[in-house]
Amino acid sequence: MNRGKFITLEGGEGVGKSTNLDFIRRSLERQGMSVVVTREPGGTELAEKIRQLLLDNNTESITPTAELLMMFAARSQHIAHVIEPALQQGRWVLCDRFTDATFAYQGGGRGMDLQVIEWLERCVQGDLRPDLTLLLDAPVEIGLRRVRQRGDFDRFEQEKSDFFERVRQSYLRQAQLYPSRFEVIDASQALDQVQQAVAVALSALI
Ligand SMILES: Nc1ncnc2c1ncn2[C@@H]1O[C@H](COP(=O)(O)OP(=O)(O)OP(=O)(O)O)[C@@H](O)[C@H]1O
Ligand SMILES: Cc1cn([C@H]2C[C@H](O)[C@@H](COP(=O)(O)O)O2)c(=O)[nH]c1=O
Repeated sequence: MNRGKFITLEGGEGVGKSTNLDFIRRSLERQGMSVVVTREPGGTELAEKIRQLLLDNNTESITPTAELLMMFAARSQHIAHVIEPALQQGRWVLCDRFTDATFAYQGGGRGMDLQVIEWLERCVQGDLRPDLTLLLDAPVEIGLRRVRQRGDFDRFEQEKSDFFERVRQSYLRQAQLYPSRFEVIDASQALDQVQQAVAVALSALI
């Protein structure tokens, strides 16, 4: 049994990750892949509980260190119970955010030490890295405008624009560091153009 492929979808708030997730799943299934769609933080019962704690904006203030460790605690559960078993069964895993989000949000956004994040990445993931990361990139104000039309904001969405600007620049830095697995897609385009670019990126992996 060939090992499945691990695809992650990344980007700031409102860039269109959820919208494109379903498009990607359908494209892969049309080509005969068995696909597991999942998300971070989350993806298992316990990790979804951690997600609720992280996104709740009516909780006590969460320190950046606690936030970072909660992301990796959820990730450890997710890898052990969902991602790794699926890949071993030859299934393709399509994940809405993964560790690049930690470099972007906790590293860039919160200013946590990148070497500490790298250490946690090695500790929690071993050699596991995505085969392909689609980074949907758009100016911060475009994504925030889309999200804010939705109404209520979670604990991250209520951050200020300069936080999201740092997140965006950190994502772009990750893409420069790992060009062989990243595809940066201009998410400010119309949806059909975004999806054409996504399809081209997927065809290279298939
Ligand atoms: N290319 C696009 N052009 C215009 N609107 C779009 C585009 N892509 C997505 N949208 C719209 O923007 C809104 C946010 O999209 P979506 O929920 O997919 O983003 P997201 O990245 O998953 O958001 P979040 O950061 O909350 O996870 C939705 O209303 C969606 O229909
Ligand atoms: C994996 C991961 C996520 N986050 C943040 C980014 C988002 O604001 C929320 C998740 O909600 P969404 O529906 O996916 O937009 O969590 C983070 O800060 N660090 C991470 O590692």
